[in-house]
Amino acid sequence: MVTPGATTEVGPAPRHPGWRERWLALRNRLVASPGFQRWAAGFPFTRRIARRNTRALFDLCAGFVYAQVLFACVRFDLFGLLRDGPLSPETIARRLGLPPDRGLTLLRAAASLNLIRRLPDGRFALADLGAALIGNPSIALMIEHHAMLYADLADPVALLRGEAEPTRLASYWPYADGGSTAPVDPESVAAYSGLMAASQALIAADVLDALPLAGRTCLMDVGGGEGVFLAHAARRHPDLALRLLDLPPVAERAGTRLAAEGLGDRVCCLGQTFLDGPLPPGADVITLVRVVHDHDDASAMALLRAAHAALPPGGLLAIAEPFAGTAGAEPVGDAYLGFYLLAMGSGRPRSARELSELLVQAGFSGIRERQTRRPLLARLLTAGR
Ligand SMILES: CC(C)=CCC/C(C)=C/CC/C(C)=C/C=C/C(C)=C/C=C/C=C(C)/C=C/C=C(C)/C=C/C=C(C)/C=C/CC(C)(C)O
Ligand SMILES: C[S@@+](CC[C@H](N)C(=O)[O-])C[C@H]1O[C@@H](n2cnc3c(N)ncnc32)[C@H](O)[C@@H]1O
Repeated sequence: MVTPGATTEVGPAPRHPGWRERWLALRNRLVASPGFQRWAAGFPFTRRIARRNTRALFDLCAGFVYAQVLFACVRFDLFGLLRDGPLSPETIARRLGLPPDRGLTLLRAAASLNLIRRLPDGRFALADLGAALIGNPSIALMIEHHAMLYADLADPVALLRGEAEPTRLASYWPYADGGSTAPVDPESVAAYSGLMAASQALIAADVLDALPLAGRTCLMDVGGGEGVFLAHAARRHPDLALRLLDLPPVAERAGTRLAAEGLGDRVCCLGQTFLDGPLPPGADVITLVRVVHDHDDASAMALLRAAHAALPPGGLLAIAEPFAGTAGAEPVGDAYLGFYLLAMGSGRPRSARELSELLVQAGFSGIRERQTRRPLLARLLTAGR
């Protein structure tokens, strides 16, 4: 249960003001000292912590290299190649069109990152992470998409100072706040909507597992993209009326996709913006899946207020997206999504508490977090009208 406004992120005041700060300063001086670092790396009781910290810092330094190894594996379709079973390094290098020594460099790097593994006979096979990628082709699309993000992050200081514009991501997501007000052109819509439609496979089932829809009659998915989330909902809830609302060119693509899936009669697609004017009434559930984090507070609030006005008393609003401050996945919301949205030029990742506060301000009550299977990918808050 998330109780808006009832908790604070700052812990209780220390019992001895000043004592904690003095201890932290001493600790930081010690940890910063190369002599202490060397001693701690050898002393039996601190050795493990010292090695763990050395490794953690090294991984942060090398993160881009690891990501590029993954990118090369995806570009070469290495995991697809190993799908049917292990292969020798020579065969793999030949199939990838690489000289044997460079092929081996890639294979060793991928094995060190647990994407593939080397068998005792010298052949290489898929490991858990490589196999998981095969089962989720949209992750490979995201990895390819990251080329754009990393180009925007080439000078993160300039990006933070607002001196790096225009960014590639701002043009890729033309609806971003501060972006063009011209109608979104069909070509850019096709690019981002396709990426979203593919990656919806990672979250739709998790969100629907957690979303209480019993007794509801009509669900409207606002910012519903090409309708993949609604297609999942349609199959699970045969009696639920379904509506999708998105910008006109996206709603049109949704109509075409849903018709091709035989769901043309189940889902009504509405092409309009959710930022100017009211949302159509009639739905007793509104879902916002990966929508609120795209928008700055003023636009997010306008959207939540519009959802509140469109719902009947007793209606339910659901927000599903990655949150800031997710336990065990803090860098996903705060570092990855934070910098992604910074490059996009719009929105921010919000914690459950920040979203709850926005929901209360917009007039909602009974705010609850519903547990999802993989909170790293999407968490779910519901709120009552
Ligand atoms: C006995 C056996 C067989 C095994 C025992 C061991 C065991 C249990 C192994 C587990 C194997 C397993 C099931 C692994 C599963 C792994 C999975 C499902 C991994 C999933 C990974 C998902 C990833 C990496 C997702 C990445 C998503 C990204 C990068 C999303 C980016 C989203 C963006 C950019 C969205 C943009 C939209 C905007 C603009 C923010 O609104
Ligand atoms: C990140 S995508 C998420 C799409 C889909 N809900 C999903 O999770 O796959 C955000 C969606 O919001 C839509 N959107 C953005 N601004 C909008 C606006 N002002 N009015 C209507 N839809 C908008 C975009 O066109 C896009 O389809």
